Amino acid sequence: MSSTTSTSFIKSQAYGKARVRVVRVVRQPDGWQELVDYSVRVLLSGDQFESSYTAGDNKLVVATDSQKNIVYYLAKVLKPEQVMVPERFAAEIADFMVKKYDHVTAAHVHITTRPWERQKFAGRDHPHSFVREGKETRWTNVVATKTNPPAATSVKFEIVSGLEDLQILKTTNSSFVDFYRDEFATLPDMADRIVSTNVETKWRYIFSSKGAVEKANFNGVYDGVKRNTLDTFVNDPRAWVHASVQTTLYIMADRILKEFPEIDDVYYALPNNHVFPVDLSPFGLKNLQGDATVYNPIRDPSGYITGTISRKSSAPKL
Ligand SMILES: O=c1[nH]c(=O)c2[nH]c(=O)[nH]c2[nH]1
Repeated sequence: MSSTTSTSFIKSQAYGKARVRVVRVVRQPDGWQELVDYSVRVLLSGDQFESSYTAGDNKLVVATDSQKNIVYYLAKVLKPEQVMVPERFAAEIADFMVKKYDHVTAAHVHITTRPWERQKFAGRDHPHSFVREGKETRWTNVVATKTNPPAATSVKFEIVSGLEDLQILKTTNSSFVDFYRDEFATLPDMADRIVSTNVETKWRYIFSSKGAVEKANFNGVYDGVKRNTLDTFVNDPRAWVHASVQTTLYIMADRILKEFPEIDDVYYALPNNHVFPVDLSPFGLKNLQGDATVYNPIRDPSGYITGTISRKSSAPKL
């Protein structure tokens, strides 16, 4: 039911706390320590919050401050394996919210994590010191929804995980030829070129219960998505033969869907960060096509190639 005034009604609403910064450390008795560094956003939704928007009624409003406190409380009381994987922690927070509050019908938890790499000295992993490399950002978004509200006996979880800003470049084995030619086509065929992108990708799972979430190998899928992305870009000959960012995108996603049956679909956005050879012919120097060694990386504009690739039959429900 939607609250109405004479002209308006609430189409959707969700509220909560964003950018809750949490670092959780796990300390082993032998001195080995692990750490995760998260930024968490929690949003709650349910029809009974409508009067807080339309009638100034706060009676059922769980303060965003309380939501922030719950994030820290759970970071402390949960077991390491429930916190140290972002999807698991997000699912725990979302599950807690829908079970604790009858009037919450769905909880949306988004976690962004920037990985700290363990430092190495003389080839040995240091037990408790870390360095932040210029790595990609990992994130997840978990929506826990009661299937029979207000009872929390049955809760389904839709999890979309992703990575962004994985910057990659190769100096050969990419081409772009035989494209549509008309009066606007000024780009020459490029039989060999530098190709450079900042990979953004996300993939989707659906779980019918929290037990299924607990069995999933989120870190394994994350590592596999990254491995297939890099390996396709560098090593998959199909990405050189058909040689466009579009083809590379499709092969990346297709490989991921083949390897991970638990994923329903994969989205990529691959900016084509152009790095063009400089025309040095005014100076009597050959620097185009096969002679190119000096390039101008163009900041703006970039190409921007996107696609969502889905499996023909949907993934087995978990
Ligand atoms: O891989 C590419 N795909 C395109 O669609 C395109 N368009 C363009 O100018 N360069 C490229 N490269």
